[in-house]
Amino acid sequence: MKDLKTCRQEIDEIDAELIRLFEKRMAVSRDVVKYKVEHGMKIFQKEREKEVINKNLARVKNKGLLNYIKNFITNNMNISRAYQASLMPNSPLKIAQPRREGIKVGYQGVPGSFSYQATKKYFGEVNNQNYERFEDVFEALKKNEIDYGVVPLENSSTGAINDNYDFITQYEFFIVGEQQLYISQNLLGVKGAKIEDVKDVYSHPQGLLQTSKFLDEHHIGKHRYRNTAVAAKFVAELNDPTVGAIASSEAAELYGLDILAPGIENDKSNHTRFIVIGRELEAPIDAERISMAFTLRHEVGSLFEVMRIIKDHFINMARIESRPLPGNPWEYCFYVDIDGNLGDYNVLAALQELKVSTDQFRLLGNYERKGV
Ligand SMILES: O=C(O)C(=O)C[C@]1(C(=O)O)C=C[C@@H](O)C=C1
Repeated sequence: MKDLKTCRQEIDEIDAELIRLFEKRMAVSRDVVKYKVEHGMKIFQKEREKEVINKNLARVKNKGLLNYIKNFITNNMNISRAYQASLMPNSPLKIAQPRREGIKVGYQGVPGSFSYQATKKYFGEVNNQNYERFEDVFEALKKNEIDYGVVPLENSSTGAINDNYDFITQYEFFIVGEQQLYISQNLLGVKGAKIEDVKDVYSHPQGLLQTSKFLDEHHIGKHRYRNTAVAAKFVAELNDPTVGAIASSEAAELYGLDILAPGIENDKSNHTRFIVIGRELEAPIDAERISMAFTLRHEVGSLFEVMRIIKDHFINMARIESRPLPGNPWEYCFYVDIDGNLGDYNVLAALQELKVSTDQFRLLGNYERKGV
């Protein structure tokens, strides 16, 4: 049996040879970039990669090594693609200036709703327009009826608002801002009513979900309504002491209701993240969060590769969400948030590599986070 020292000497010699060949391979890969830029070719060449893998697997003598060698060749090409991405001339991003003067902002719901509060918190006193459905806000932005829209994207206790994730992709808009809001839910009733009088409440399903403990303890029946503030309006019109609403204190004031029980949410750290959407990419100097969306090839390690790129550029990944791709069963669109600014060198390099390593890549925005 060979001793360890001899084995290690042999490995050192082989590694020296591998490094020499690897450098040679990377030099050719660099030449390929020039060709690709001149001929408008994509870095990732699926068919060529298949060909390289098959050609090399056919050369393997020890069939027990097939999987390892497939891995080795695939990794070589991953590294080669990352190198090519780093050499690509930076495609200049079209970045628009944030606008605050003479603008109109759209939100879903009625005055007093949480989206309305988020709009006011983010923009201050601003010309605003409410819409019935989330999609109406997206449509209004598309038709230039409004300059920005405000929609909820995620609640800290009940999770993502999936429709809005899908709409961002569908309408190809950008995220230009984020406003977090502490969501405090209240039991509202008609003037003079007491908690014991209330037998039924109306609210948005999220409002009912977020106050389920209080409602169950008080044996109050839950009824779904389009929106928390619209529910408050409905209850005020009904003028029945046995019927209440779960909504904000603003809604109570707006529709002349009493707050029968304040702060009845199950989770006292109940926050909602609202996003501000726009037609153009904006990247203010103090933007600290980047959102992106991409699809991946169904290949071993494709999501791992995305995470590796983010980690290798010393970037914190703040969030990942996946949504099914309509019309493509079992295929997904991934939404990833990272910390950083489009002016940071490591961020730009990582984005270049991510574009190459994913299938359909879209930068969704670089924005400031308020209320965090
Ligand atoms: O053949 C090419 O087009 C290359 O860029 C080379 C290479 C490789 O490293 O082998 C790299 C990326 C492509 O996806 C395919 C192959």
